This record gives sequence, structure tokens and C-alpha cells, in this order.
Amino acid sequence: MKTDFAELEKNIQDILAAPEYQDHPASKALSQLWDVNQEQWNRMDRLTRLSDSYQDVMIQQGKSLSERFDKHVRQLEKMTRISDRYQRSLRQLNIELEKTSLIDPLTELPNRRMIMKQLSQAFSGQQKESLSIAMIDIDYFKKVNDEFGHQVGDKVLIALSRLMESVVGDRGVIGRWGGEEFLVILTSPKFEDVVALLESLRSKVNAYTHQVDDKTVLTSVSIGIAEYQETDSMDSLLSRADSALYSVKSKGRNSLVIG
Ligand SMILES: Nc1nc2c(ncn2[C@@H]2O[C@H](COP(=O)(O)OP(=O)(O)OP(=O)(O)O)[C@@H](O)[C@H]2O)c(=O)[nH]1
Repeated sequence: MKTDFAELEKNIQDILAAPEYQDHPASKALSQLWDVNQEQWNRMDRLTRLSDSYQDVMIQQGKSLSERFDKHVRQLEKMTRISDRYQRSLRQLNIELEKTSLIDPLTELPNRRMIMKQLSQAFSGQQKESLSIAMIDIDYFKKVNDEFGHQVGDKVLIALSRLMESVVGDRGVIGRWGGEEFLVILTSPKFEDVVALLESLRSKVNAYTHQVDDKTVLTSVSIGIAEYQETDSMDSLLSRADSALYSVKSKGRNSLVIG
């Protein structure tokens, strides 16, 4: 049976208020019991409120904890993204750095370091037997600078680089050896093809004209060629090409000599 507390409370209040029960010992005991009950009730009420507010605090704390956790996760994700981006740009920078350390900035041809690297690779490769090199020097280039100025000289160097690069094409590689000197590495089983290609290069440079206002810059190149021989080291091959170039220069330039 379910107790109707409201009715019970009313009955007790009525008994306690009835004058005929005032001095009855049971009424006193009931009154004491009522007071104890009220006190317990108030205590329960306080405890319930305390527990409610404690729960509120806990919920609030839990909420702020999870908010803090989410914030940290977001920060971590952001840092990871930054680190990824940083690493990507670092890799890109390395590629650029590697490129600039191997490419001549003016002519954009492989620089001496790069062309030496490639020569070394060709030297240790299986096609060593069909390897030839050519040392190319622009004739009287000082005169171009003296007459037209250094800036025109630069433009001529760039234009000749493009021209020579297009003649060599995929049959070899050309790099800037330094100043107005270039080195070509060619791999061809027939040496006469190498000579024919270099002769074509010489004649195209000779036919090239560079216009500066109403003046024309004429150019020519001297070429020293060396074909790989079994006893060759890289140094001896380079040295033969250099001697051949020297020989062309002493014979009057705009020509090629095989060393
Ligand atoms: N404009 C320009 N000139 C350069 C560059 N590098 C080297 N030179 C010039 O090339 C010239 C080379 O002079 P020389 O060594 O006397 O050679 P040359 O005048 O070509 O004479 P030969 O080689 O004997 O035919 C110098 O005037 C250098 O200043 C460059 O990057 N730009």
C-alpha cells in the first residue's frame, strides 16, 4: 500500500493541534517524532541541494576539460599542418639549392661542378668507350665586352649557350666551364659523328649575328676535341682537349682540332 504522506502529515498536525490531546503522553512523543522527522527532512533537502550543485560543478568541470582537450587536439593538428608545410618548403628549398649549386646562373647551363659530375658518371659508365669531349672557347670575347659593354657580352653568352645547347641536343650535354669556355660531353659510337656535330656547332656560331642598335656582333668558337682512349684518366682526357684547344687558338681560331 502506498502511503499518502500529505494526508498523514495533515492527520498528525490535527492531532497535535487538538486541545484534548495536548497533555496526552502520546501527543508529546508524536510531537518529538515530528520534530525529528522535520529535522531529517531538512537535512535530506540540504544534502540533495548540495549533491545537485556538486553535480553541476562536476558537469561544468567535465565540460571545460573536454573543451581544453579539444583545444589541444586542434592546436596539435595545426602544428602538424605547419610542420608538414615547413618540411615541404624545406624540401623545395633543398631542391632549389641543389639546382643553383649546379646550374650557371647566367647561361642556365650546367656549371663546371655539374659537368664534372656528369663527366665522372660517363667515365664510370659502360659507354666509356664511345665517350668524347670538346673544350669550346669563344674567340676574342674580350673585344665584345670592350666594344659593346659587359651587358651585351652577357646577352651574347646567353644566346650562344642556347644555340650550342640546341645543336648538341640529346646527343650529349654542354656546360659552362668558366668565363667564355664551355665543355661538351658526347657519347657516340662513331667518332666522325662527334666531329661532324662539333663542326656544325662551329659553323652555326660563326653564322650567328647579334644586333646591337645599328651594329652587329660577330662571333666564332675554337674547339679542342679528345676521344676517350683506354689509358685515359679523366684528367688526361681533359688535358688533351685543352691542348687541342690551345692548338686551334695558335693556328688562328674559328676551327677545331682533335687532340
Ligand atoms: N660579359 C661577360 N664577359 C665575360 C664573362 N666571363 C668572362 N668574360 C670575359 O671574357 C673575356 C675573356 O678574355 P680572354 O681570356 O682574353 O679571351 P678572348 O678575348 O676570348 O681571347 P681568345 O680566347 O684568346 O680568343 C674577358 O674579357 C672576360 O671579362 C661573363 O660572364 N660575362
